[in-house]
Formats: sequence, C-alpha cells, structure tokens
Amino acid sequence: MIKIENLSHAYAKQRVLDDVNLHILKNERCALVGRNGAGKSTMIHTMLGLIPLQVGSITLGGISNKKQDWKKVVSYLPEKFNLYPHLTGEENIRFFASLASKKLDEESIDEKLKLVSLHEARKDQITTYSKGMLQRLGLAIMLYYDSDIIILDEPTSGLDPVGRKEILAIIKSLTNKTIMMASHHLNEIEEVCTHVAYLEKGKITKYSIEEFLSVDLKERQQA
Ligand SMILES: Nc1ncnc2c1ncn2[C@@H]1O[C@H](COP(=O)(O)OP(=O)(O)OP(=O)(O)O)[C@@H](O)[C@H]1O
Repeated sequence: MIKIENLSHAYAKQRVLDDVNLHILKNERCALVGRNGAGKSTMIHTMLGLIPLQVGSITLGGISNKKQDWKKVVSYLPEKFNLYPHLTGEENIRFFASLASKKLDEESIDEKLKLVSLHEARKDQITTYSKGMLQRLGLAIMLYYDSDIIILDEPTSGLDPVGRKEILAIIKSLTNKTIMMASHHLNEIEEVCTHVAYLEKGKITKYSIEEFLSVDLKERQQA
C-alpha cells in the first residue's frame, strides 16, 4: 500500500534520509518512530508532496506520488490543524466535506460524527469543545474522505489520558485502513500498531510490534 524505495533527502549538506526503503502492507498500522530531528516530518512531507522528492520513489496505493491521483487514496491529519471556531462541529465537517465533493453524503457525515462520539455535541460551536473533542473532529473530517491510506502526525499530542484513550480507540477501530502514524509514545504504539518503522541516522528498520518490543530497551527508550 505504501512503498518507499531508495528515498534520500538532504537539507544543505545535512543528509536526513539516506536510501530509505519501507513497505507498509494493506491494513497494517505502522508507527513511524525516531528521536526529535530524526527526519519523520521530512519523510511524511515528502510522501505527501509537501516538499519535493529529491531521490527515490514513493507509491501510495499503487500510484506514484508524482501523479495527482494519489491524493484520492491518502488522507493526512497533521499534528496541528485549523478549524473554523465560529462554526459548530457539524458545520465544520460539512464545510470540509464540501471541498471533497459537491454533493454532501449526509449519512456519512452522521456516521463519522457518531464514530468519534461527537454526534450529541454536533450542534455546539467548537469554541466550547475540549482539545480532545477538536482532535476527534479532525479525525472525523479526515475519515469523511474515506481514503484507504491514513497518515497521522502525533495524533494524541497534547491530550490528557482520557482524550488520548478515546483517539487511540478510534484509530484501533479502523481495521480496514492502512495507517502510518508518527508517535513518540511507546505505550500507544504498543496499543494500536501492528508494526514500527524505526528511523535512525537516516535509515529505517521495520519491525513487527512484537519484535520492536523485544529489542534492546536502551534502543527503545530513544524513540
Ligand atoms: N526546511 C529545513 N531546512 C533545513 N533543515 C531542516 C528543515 N526541515 C528540517 N530540517 C532538519 O532536518 C532534520 C530532520 O527534521 P524533521 O523535522 O524531519 O525531524 P522529525 O523527526 O520530524 O523531528 P521531531 O520529532 O522533532 O518533529 C533536523 O535536523 C531539522 O533541523
């Protein structure tokens, strides 16, 4: 589903990604792990075409990321995103849904709001929402696009334990999606991910979650 081959990226003289190869198969949930500055954002942004591809190739759902079509198979939820504060939860999802298609799929909007437990609060202005509710609304908007591949950048960043648990439960329920999720939290990786892509010194090693949890603790603490 996600195929990265011989990907290298450098800023000025600093080589951040060095001949990276990574295959994420259908319905795998793969954490992207690495210390601050390891190159996680560089990799995600290159995959999404937000920064130009220097060396290598990336295919998403079988489509080269050089073509525009790949956008139909991938949804991305950045760590920080902007919603419209003067609108309700439902109006926000409707607004973003209208960017995807002219005819709104009301049933799907309803279903996504239920999935993220915001159906009751859908008519409330989002200025009254907690951080966790806003993050769940972001997930609902992203899920409206119904892409096979989902890329999440630190989806529980800044949330309290309850908010974190709610987000993780939603991600875990997405069993028919292929997910790549940048994360620094070993407990959440253990809870929701099937695999780990460990980025260190420009190289990636992919582990099954069981393998990753059994590798040297010192190595894991660097995540
Ligand atoms: N636009 C840029 N110009 C120059 N150097 C950059 C640029 N963006 C990132 N870097 C450098 O590239 C390296 C990798 O950065 P990147 O943001 O990809 O890492 P990261 O793993 O996402 O880090 P974090 O966990 O802190 O978000 C860092 O040393 C960073 O300073």
